[in-house]
Amino acid sequence: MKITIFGAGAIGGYLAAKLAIAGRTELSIVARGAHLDAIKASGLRLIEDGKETTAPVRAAAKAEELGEQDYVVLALKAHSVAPALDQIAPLLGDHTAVVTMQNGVPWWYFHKTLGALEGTRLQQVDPGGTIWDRLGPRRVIGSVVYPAVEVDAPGLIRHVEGKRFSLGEPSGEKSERVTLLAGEMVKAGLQAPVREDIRAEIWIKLWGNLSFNPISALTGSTLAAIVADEGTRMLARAMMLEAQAIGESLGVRFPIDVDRRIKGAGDVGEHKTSMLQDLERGRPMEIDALVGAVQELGRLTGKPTPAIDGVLALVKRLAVERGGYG
Ligand SMILES: NC(=O)C1=CN([C@@H]2O[C@H](COP(=O)(O)OP(=O)(O)OC[C@H]3O[C@@H](n4cnc5c(N)ncnc54)[C@H](OP(=O)(O)O)[C@@H]3O)[C@@H](O)[C@H]2O)C=CC1
Ligand SMILES: CC(C)(CO)C(=O)C(=O)O
Repeated sequence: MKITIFGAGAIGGYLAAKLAIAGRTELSIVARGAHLDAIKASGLRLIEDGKETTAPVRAAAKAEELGEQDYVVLALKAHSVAPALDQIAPLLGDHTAVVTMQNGVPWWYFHKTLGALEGTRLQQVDPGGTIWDRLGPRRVIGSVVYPAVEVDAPGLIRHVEGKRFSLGEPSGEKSERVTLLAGEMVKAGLQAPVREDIRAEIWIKLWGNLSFNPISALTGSTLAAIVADEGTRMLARAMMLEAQAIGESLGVRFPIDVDRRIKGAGDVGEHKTSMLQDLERGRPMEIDALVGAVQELGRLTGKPTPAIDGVLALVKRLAVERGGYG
């Protein structure tokens, strides 16, 4: 099985290291810059459970070096996918599946929904519909990524916690391609449940990301602090209820209520969201995929989003001022 992980940063690097150490697949990565140089020189290093391991991965600067794959895992930030389309193309044959590992609303959301919005291209995550047109949603295996991982230095990945990558076909089918991939991930020591309704799980993760992430970037607060403060907790709750109304109008069933989701986020503790971490490191924030796309879904479904609109306007302004608008 030929797998290439395109964008082997924190999440892609972790998955690549686990699959490479298991040694059962023909595993490659496409990376760039000092990270690529370090991996080529010394292998991909992973710190997990206090132990460092070096994973033997084939690392390339250009996809042409690797050719057509059975699976391409896109482990880029959401705003990095469209600019990378030309570089991804050489990896794609007729049969190649593409696994999308971005947080937020996925660009393929309206593929195989069979609803009134079937085929809609979401401009916030896929401006002009170019990802849809060039990658093609028929290739897609969706995912929800739970591990917390960081890149500590070029070539060095540090796993913090979590091993679950939920997978699912947009159609909900338990296809051979998703089952085979999940099997390899499990043999590599990960959890890879195959979901019949991956969108419902996307919404549960998104619920936290669309509210806590921008509030944390705006305030510099951890998850625990946002939940402890009544004002920010109620703002997050208002955003989440707006999002729930949108999701439900699209047929999504939320298996837990908003207060349980808020409690879950608070229980994570003194953790800085990825958006706050990106802001502090001067990196582009995933505003469009995590927040802007939910506002767009609100417009498409005719659901009001006053709290989301306000927070989105503020965090975009912050990003423009800091030069970090992805
Ligand atoms: N990290 C985490 O704990 C979690 C992340 N996620 C989600 O996973 C996704 C990936 O995040 P994360 O792994 O943290 O991001 P990272 O920035 O760590 O990794 C992305 C990698 O892709 C590289 N890249 C970008 N464009 C290209 C290109 N054209 N060619 C080659 N390499 C490229 C980046 O390189 P460069 O650094 O040079 O830009 C970087 O190494 C995001 O949507 C995030 O929200 C979800 C759950 C947890
Ligand atoms: C920590 C958490 C769950 C915040 O919602 C997250 O996914 C992120 O930081 O992006």
